[in-house]
Amino acid sequence: MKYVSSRGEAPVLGFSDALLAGLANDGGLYVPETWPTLDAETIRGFAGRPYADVAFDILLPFVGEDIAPADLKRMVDEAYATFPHPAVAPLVQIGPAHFVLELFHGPTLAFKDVAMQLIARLMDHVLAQRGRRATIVGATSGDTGGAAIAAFAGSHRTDLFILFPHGRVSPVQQRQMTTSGADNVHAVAVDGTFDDCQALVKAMFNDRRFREEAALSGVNSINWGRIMSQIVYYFTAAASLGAPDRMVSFTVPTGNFGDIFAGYGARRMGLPIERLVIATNENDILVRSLDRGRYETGGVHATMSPSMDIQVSSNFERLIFEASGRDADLVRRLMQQLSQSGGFQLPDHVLTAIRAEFDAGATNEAETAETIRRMLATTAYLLDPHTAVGVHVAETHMSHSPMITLGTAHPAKFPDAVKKACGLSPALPPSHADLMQKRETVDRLPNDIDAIEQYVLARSRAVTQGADA
Ligand SMILES: Cc1ncc(COP(=O)(O)O)c(C=O)c1O
Ligand SMILES: N[C@@H](CCOP(=O)(O)O)C(=O)O
Repeated sequence: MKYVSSRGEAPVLGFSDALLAGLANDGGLYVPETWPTLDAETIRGFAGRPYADVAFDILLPFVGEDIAPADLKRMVDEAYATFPHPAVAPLVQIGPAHFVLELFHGPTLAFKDVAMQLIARLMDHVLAQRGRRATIVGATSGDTGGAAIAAFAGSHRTDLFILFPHGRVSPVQQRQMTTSGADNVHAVAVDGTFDDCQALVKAMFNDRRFREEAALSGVNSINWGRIMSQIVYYFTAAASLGAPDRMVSFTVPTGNFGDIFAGYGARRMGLPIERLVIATNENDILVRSLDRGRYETGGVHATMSPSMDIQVSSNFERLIFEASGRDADLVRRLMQQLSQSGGFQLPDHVLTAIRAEFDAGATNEAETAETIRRMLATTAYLLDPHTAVGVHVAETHMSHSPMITLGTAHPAKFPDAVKKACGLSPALPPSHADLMQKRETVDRLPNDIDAIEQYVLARSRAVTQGADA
C-alpha cells in the first residue's frame, strides 16, 4: 500500500514512512492511494470474533509489505490486551434502536487509546528496524495527550512532547499527562487554545530544518496510523448488529474530524452505513460548513466537552481531498485561504459530495447537560459530556437503521461537568485510584514557535544523541 498527500506535492510513501512522517512535507495529510475493500462474507464473519483478530484482518492491507503479518499480529494482540474489557469496544443499548459504542476501556479512559496503543508499538517497531530515534510532538485538547503519554512512556526510541492549552483541560486529563514520571515524556502547558497548540505542531513540521534536526514524528490524527486503527471499531460494532445484511448508522462526537473520517473510511471499504452523523458542541464550524458551504473559523468557546473545543478541524482536509475527486490543487488553494484569511468557500460539487455522505448537528450546553440528566434518569446510563453531545444529535437523526453513538470518553474524566449536570460524581476506576495524589511535572510556555522549538531541541535525545544513535 502506498500513501499520497492531500496536497499532491510530497513524495508518495509506503506505510512505515507515512507512519513516521506524520504530516506530509507539503503540509498535507496522507491517505491510502486506493481504499482496500472487504466483501460481504468477510464483514459478516467479523461478528463474534475477538477484537484483535478483526483488527489484524482490517489493518493488514494498510500496512502492506512493510510489516510482517506475524509482527502485526503480535502488536495488535499486545495493544488490545491493555484493554481490561474482554470485548475491547462493547456496545451498550440505551434506547429501542440506539446504542453507545464504548471506546473508553483503555488505559486513559478515552477512545484515543484504541489507536494510540497500537501506533506506539508500530512506531517503536519501525524505529527499531531502522536503528533510529524520533521526536514526537503532539497537540491535545485533553485526551490525545494522555493516551500518547500512556502509550509511549518509557520508550527508548522516542521522546514525546505534548502541548496542551493551559487551564482548558479537565484536572483528570491534566494529571494523566503530568504524572507519568517517565523521562522521555514532556507535558507542556501552552498559553493559548487547542487550535494554537495544533498550529504550533504544524509549524514545527513545516519548518524543514527543525523537522530534520529533531527527526520529527507526530501522533495526532494527522498521522494515518491513527485513522486506520479507528476504522476497526466501525466494523466490529456494525457486524455485531447484523452488518452487512442490516444497515447501521453512526453518530460521532467530532472535533478534529479524525474519528468520523475513520467511519467514512469504513464506508469506502464496503461497510453499509446508512447515516454518518457529525455531532459538535457549540464549536459548530463543521455543522455551519455543511449548512452554508463556508468553512469559517471564529473564537473558540470553552464548553463542558473541552476535548471538542476545536475550530481548525485537521482531517476535514482529508475529506475535501476525497470529496473533490482527489483534487490536490484545490486542497492546496483552500488551505492557503484558510491560513491567510481564516476561511474558505467549498465549491458546489465538493459541498454536494460531502452532503451526500454526512449529516450534521450541534448541541448547546443546556442540551448536553439535559441529555446526561435524562439518560441517567431513564436508563441509569451515565454519559460523559462528549458522548452526550453525540447522543443528543443522534436522537434527532434516527432513521430506519439502528443508531450507534460513539462513546468517546469515560464520565469520570469530567466529574465536575457530570456532577453539575446530574448531581452524580462518577468515581475513577481502580487503575486511576492514586492519580490525584501523584506529583505533577509540567512546563508552561508561551504560544511562540521559537520558544517551543528551543524547548524541544534542548530535551530531545534524537537531537542530543543523533537520530540514528
Ligand atoms: C472525548 C472526545 N470525544 C470526541 C473527540 C473528537 O474526536 P475527533 O477529533 O477525532 O473528531 C475528542 C477529541 O478530538 C475527544 O477527546
Ligand atoms: N480531542 C483531541 C484533539 C486532538 O485530536 P487528534 O485526534 O487529532 O489527536 C484531544 O483530546 O487531544
